[in-house]
Amino acid sequence: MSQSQSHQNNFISPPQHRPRLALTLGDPAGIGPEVILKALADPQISKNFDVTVVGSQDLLLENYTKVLVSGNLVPLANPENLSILDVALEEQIKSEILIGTGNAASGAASFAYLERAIAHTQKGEFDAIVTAPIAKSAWKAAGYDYPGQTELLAEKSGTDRYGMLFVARSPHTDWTLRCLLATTHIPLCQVPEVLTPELLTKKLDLLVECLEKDFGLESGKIAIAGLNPHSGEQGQIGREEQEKILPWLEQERQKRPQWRLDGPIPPDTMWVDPGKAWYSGVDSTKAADAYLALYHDQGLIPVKLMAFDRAVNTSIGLPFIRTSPDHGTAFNIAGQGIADATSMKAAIKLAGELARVRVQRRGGVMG
Ligand SMILES: NC(=O)C1=CN([C@@H]2O[C@H](COP(=O)(O)OP(=O)(O)OC[C@H]3O[C@@H](n4cnc5c(N)ncnc54)[C@H](O)[C@@H]3O)[C@@H](O)[C@H]2O)C=CC1
Ligand SMILES: NCC(=O)COP(=O)(O)O
Repeated sequence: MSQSQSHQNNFISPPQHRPRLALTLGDPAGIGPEVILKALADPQISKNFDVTVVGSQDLLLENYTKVLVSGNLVPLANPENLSILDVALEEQIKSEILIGTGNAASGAASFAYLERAIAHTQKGEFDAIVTAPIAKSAWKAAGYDYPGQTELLAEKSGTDRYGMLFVARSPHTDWTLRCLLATTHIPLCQVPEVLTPELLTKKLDLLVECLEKDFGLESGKIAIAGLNPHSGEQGQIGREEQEKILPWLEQERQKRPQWRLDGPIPPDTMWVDPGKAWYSGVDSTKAADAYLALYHDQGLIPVKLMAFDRAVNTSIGLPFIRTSPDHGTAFNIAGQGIADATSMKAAIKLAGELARVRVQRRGGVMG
């Protein structure tokens, strides 16, 4: 059977199909293709999920060959055996793609893959999108000015209500870390201004909806970070906590009594309890069900310290499921056979689990 035939067959799904996942190749010059080939060699993934790679078949093959001869010791899926939705690219663009270097051509390619995956998902052909990493700078060089993939996904979905949630299950204790970023890809100096009570409410609403619907929690604890050192030390080191966050939190507590909202927690110590829950399980009841970080690095430094190899970037609020590994394109190691695919595997598994939960909530069953 040809690749395109095998892809088309995915669309005639039996009533109880396995989760159908569109897996975008990401930037073809980065480690996306390699972590995809490593993840799809895992029988737990090939058995449980119906995965279609959305990208360029020949670029995937080129990456496969390069990784094979690199001395890589980890099993790799052979692209010949995968279902691939081959996205046509101009020859000129293809010829300029160089593994290890992000540029306008690799940005144009990764943008086209994501657009294509979204279009097919919106037609109902996939239950979820899993994206390999792209480089925002390569998108910009190609003429696409987006802060990241999340914003393109939101724009194509016609929504401005979405959030970036990181989810990771501890390999030491099985505890689940969830961290939503209130703001994402903006300069640090803009954070205090962007962080309005309206924005915080939008993000908290999304987080609670997601905990209830996707993770089955009806109540629990959410920890909300302060912005300034020591949460402002009662206004002595910044006034955002006193003037904005505390009054906002008071209102939110009235609105949702089933959720305990702790905050604003001094940002340095907020991560002590989740750290213990992650590594040892000691006092894990003190850890929250989810954390709301006010800016990118406030959340992602601790998340990546604990879970760089396995955290999953999950877009919440979209009409479909989207997950992604937490790492980037890692051009510095692309094609060398040393990229770790654990986070990609976790992203695929979480997308599949979330798809099953959504079908169950509608009274259905997924295989
Ligand atoms: N989901 C996405 O599309 C994401 C994209 N990015 C983009 O990636 C590009 C590079 O970003 P960086 O900040 O350098 O982060 P990065 O995650 O690509 O790399 C940081 C360091 O971690 C290493 N690394 C990353 N993933 C690895 C893996 N799976 N196995 C082994 N080592 C790994 C890299 O070699 C590098 O030393 C940027 O353009 C950024 O915008 C960054 C994060 C997420
Ligand atoms: N730091 C997270 C990140 O860069 C992912 O962005 P996106 O491309 O998923 O929007």
